Amino acid sequence: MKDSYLGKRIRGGGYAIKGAWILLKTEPSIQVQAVISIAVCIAGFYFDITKTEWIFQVLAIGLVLSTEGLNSSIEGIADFVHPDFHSKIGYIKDVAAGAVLFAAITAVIIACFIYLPYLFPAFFS
Ligand SMILES: Nc1ncnc2c1ncn2[C@@H]1O[C@H](COP(=O)(O)OP(=O)(O)OP(=O)(O)O)[C@@H](O)[C@H]1O
Repeated sequence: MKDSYLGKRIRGGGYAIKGAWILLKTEPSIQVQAVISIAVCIAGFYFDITKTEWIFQVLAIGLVLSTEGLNSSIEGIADFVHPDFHSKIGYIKDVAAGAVLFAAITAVIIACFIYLPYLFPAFFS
């Protein structure tokens, strides 16, 4: 079982859960995003958003947490392979952070589409 296809997949899932837990425990950027994610979920229940809005909200949360996690991983690799200052490392880290920014802007736009009509119904009726 240990080295079977299924056993390897289960072990891989265990490593992934361990990695997600490490991110939540040690990465301040992920912790901030996780708190924001919980806050928007509370807002979702409060405003009783539709099923479609929940789908977009969950996708936005997943997108931001995933890119933020990958960004942390790229930063970790960069610091490991080249701990000293190097313009290429700066470029790699900036580009990875830029990817997170794209995801965050997407999430903010989705949040505006979902919540502005609930917050300012007069403007959207
Ligand atoms: N080794 C390096 N060489 C060149 N520039 C770097 C290097 N390390 C960091 N930088 C520059 O500083 C920016 C911030 O780097 P980094 O994300 O590692 O620091 P930080 O914001 O303190 O991160 P964290 O708090 O998540 O460790 C990078 O986007 C990059 O522009």
